[in-house]
Amino acid sequence: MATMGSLAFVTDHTTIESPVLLKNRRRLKIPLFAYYRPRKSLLDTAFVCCNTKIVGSRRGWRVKATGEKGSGGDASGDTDEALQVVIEKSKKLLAKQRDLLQQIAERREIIASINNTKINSEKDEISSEEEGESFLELDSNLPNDIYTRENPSTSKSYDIHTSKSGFKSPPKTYLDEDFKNKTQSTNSERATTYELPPFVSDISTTYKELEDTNESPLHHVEDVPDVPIGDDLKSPPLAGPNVMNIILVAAECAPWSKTGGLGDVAGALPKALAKRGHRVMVVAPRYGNYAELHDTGIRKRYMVNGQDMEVHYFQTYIDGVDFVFIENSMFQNLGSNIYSGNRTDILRRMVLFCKAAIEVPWHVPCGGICYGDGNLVFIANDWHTALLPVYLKAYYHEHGLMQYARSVLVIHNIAHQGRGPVDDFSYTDLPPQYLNLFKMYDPIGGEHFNIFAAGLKSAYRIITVSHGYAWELKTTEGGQGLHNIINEHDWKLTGIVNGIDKTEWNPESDIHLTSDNYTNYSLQTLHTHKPQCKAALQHELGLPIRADIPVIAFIGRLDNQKGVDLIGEAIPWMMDQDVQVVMLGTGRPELENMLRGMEARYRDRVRGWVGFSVKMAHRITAGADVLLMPSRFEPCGLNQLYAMSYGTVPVVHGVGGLKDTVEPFDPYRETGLGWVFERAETGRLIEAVGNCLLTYREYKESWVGIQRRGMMKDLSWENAACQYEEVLVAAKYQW
Ligand SMILES: Nc1ncnc2c1ncn2[C@@H]1O[C@H](COP(=O)(O)OP(=O)(O)O[C@H]2O[C@H](CO)[C@@H](O)[C@H](O)[C@H]2O)[C@@H](O)[C@H]1O
Repeated sequence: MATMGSLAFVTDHTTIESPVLLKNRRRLKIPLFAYYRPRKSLLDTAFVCCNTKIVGSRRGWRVKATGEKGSGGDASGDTDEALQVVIEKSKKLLAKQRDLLQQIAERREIIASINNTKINSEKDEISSEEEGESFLELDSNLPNDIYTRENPSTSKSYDIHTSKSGFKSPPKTYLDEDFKNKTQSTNSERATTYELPPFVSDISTTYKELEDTNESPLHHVEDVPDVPIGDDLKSPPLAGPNVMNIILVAAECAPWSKTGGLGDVAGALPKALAKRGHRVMVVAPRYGNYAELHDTGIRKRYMVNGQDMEVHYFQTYIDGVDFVFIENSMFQNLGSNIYSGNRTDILRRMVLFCKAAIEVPWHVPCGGICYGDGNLVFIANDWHTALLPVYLKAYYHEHGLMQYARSVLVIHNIAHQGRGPVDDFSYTDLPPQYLNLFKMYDPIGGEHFNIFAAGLKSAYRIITVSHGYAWELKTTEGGQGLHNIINEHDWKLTGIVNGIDKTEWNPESDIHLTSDNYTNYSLQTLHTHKPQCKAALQHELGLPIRADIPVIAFIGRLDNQKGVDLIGEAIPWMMDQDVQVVMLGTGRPELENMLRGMEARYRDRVRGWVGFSVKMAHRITAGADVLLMPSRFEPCGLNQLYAMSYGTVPVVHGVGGLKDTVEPFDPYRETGLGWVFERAETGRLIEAVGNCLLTYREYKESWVGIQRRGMMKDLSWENAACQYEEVLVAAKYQW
């Protein structure tokens, strides 16, 4: 084996010594490099440093050629040259190694200082409790290396490298103006004697209430006497140094509450963010008695329109995400109709929800430790939670509180804006100078109050759920009255296409396909098992069981947005095409009646299921051949993504996220994922469905190609989560 080829076999003569590393390795009985796992390439380089001795000294590292040969080595004339190359590589390696050691040292220092603070903090707690005052705030310098935890409801042990020392107990005060210029670790020292603003909840009560329930918010934390660096330190997070605390706040969250795509996103995106190493929480209202939750015992009171209201916080931990639910009688008993009630009912609910959600990182210990506000980004969603960015600024930042917390607002649908008469402003309990944020004028509504407008202006960043929709939002038609604001804030707008939750929506493991003759399927079994699902669907819906007849489906809210009326107009034409049509949806009464009418008229070929059934949505997606989405606008659209991953071919109006995600089928190049028509008109829909049916019937190979490409497309949340992270980081560093 010649020269550099010999690199493959020598590790025997490589010694990497660092006094710190070796000492710790011996003490903790861990192998070299287990402290922090560098990338594989780095390790490879480390172990191929043949004939090289790397020696750590007080002054640093040295690389020394030993001149020894590895077993089987070959002393050719190239040795010097090879040695030089190796030395250069070793130098690079050592530089990286030094960085790692530096990180270890820093981490140790942090943890040591936390342990010290813990002692001081406990002393402070005792003294402030004596004065009848306590204040919970997470030290913003707490490390974020909480890579793994167990569900607090099932276990009380946590693999975290921090302790309850993260809490400080300054008096009921808020921080002075100088705050911005100081490091967060000095915040408590700099606390002054100002009174808390009246709208901020009485933080001092948290401990007392927990004492009443004999429960400490820290009861899950095991004391960590020694710094647990070593084997139990997991691989570094994908997010690297960007790891942060993220709290997604939404009016609905699947599987507990869902009326549409917002619920899906709130249930899935956080899991993908958590996988990247962030500490992630979802906060949603508790509309029902959800089985998985436990009562944290935390109670808080907030004023809403002059009424004092108490909220209870419930919590669970699933798939790496903390889910916190806020309970109040206003949320309870809404059943599945979570947006029911009149305008001011909903407004009052959302005011309370946003007020209670924003303080969750202060009050609700998840896994024993509150998130704190030091390294925190809130993700608010749609108008329901668009008050959160406003409150964050008005209630907290302006009073020196939560100075490092940021908010990002996601637009899932601009059509719903939280509009009302200007007098509605009084419900927000904001100082009068904030009215201008909400005041809007348009030719239809005249002067009015608009929550989405205020949220867009106040958020540090704005995300919407596709690139196409990001563009449309800036147009008069797409922005639905908010286009000027969106244009003004264009610099903070990013389009990120939604993903799909592969644990929920995966034909290989879909739990709704395991009974009633449905079956799971994959690319390999597409040709046999998907037809079985089709037959099961036809059977379940009482339609003739025919393999050769195309089943065309629609699933969604029955709303003007979704273009369901276009399907209604196209139905007579479709009935001449020998197809079966299956529609599932709820919404506008006239459209629900349209579904019922179509079924009554074409009983042997049409099913119009009026209702909300997650199980049927899955089964239809699996059993149908074609999915129609003639939406007039569609910010992203999830059903076409689900359809493609189930080998069901979408026919969509080329708008917003539909245009971004469904590449039109090109019969010449055999590329594309479905059919895309240019205008939301019945004629265009008919033309696209006609071409689709022709391919289905006459060009079977092309059809299977479309199905397979859809199933193979990476539609997972991982990619989107990575893009979210970039936006969250941008928000975090924005003042
Ligand atoms: N009757 C029914 N029974 C069972 N399930 C039903 C149902 N009606 C709808 N669903 C389900 O609700 C979800 C709807 O998601 P969409 O993204 O298509 O629409 P929606 O307009 O609600 O969401 C908004 O937010 C999402 C998320 O960002 C954007 O994708 C979208 O463009 C935007 O309009 C899907 O999971 C669908 O299966």
